[in-house]
Amino acid sequence: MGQVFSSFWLYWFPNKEYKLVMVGLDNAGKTTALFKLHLGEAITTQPTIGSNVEQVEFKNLTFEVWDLGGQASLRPSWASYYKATDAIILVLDSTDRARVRIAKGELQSILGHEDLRTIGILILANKQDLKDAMSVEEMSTALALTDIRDHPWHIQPCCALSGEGLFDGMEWIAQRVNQLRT
Ligand SMILES: Nc1nc2c(ncn2[C@@H]2O[C@H](COP(=O)(O)OP(=O)(O)OP(=O)(O)O)[C@@H](O)[C@H]2O)c(=O)[nH]1
Ligand SMILES: [Mg+2]
Repeated sequence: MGQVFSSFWLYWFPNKEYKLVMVGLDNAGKTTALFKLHLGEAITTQPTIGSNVEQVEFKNLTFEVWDLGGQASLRPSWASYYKATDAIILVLDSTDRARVRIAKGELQSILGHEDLRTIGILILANKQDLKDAMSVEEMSTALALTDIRDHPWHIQPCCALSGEGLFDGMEWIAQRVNQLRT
């Protein structure tokens, strides 16, 4: 009986792959986070030129996760990945006080992009293992997160090298995706 039900379920609701796009300034830790989620391991990275894409399975959900290069010359191309995106992951180096304003500007562009209307935004406050990391409260203030009205958002402290906090962030995305399905 269970098998009949699951065949019926799969027929009507084939396993959808949800698209996530990971952006953020260069050196934020996007590629490290992607491979930690995909392989469970921290890899040695090089600055990304273009993009990486990998599948991530989480809680019976399948995600296609795009990791885009964050260097200044590559940022204008981020928008070409936005169509049909289910959520954005904005990765920040929590020690990068000098560029938090630039990161805020990129966040404003994301919030204003027409392909991302109402899309949820997960902000990963990465590199929390480093002692000069900004707290989540400092980063929320610097990015004016509480002024965001038209997008669900969540800020998650994490360390992409150890993986700490990454799956908590995925949990928020999984909840969003499940809410949209029901
Ligand atoms: N201490 C610490 N270092 C990290 C963490 N995450 C990433 N790094 C390091 O930060 C550097 C940059 O990481 P990447 O993952 O390549 O950064 P990226 O955001 O993909 O950079 P681009 O591809 O240039 O946009 C690497 O030396 C990583 O090992 C973290 O949580 N803690
Ligand atoms: Mg990279």
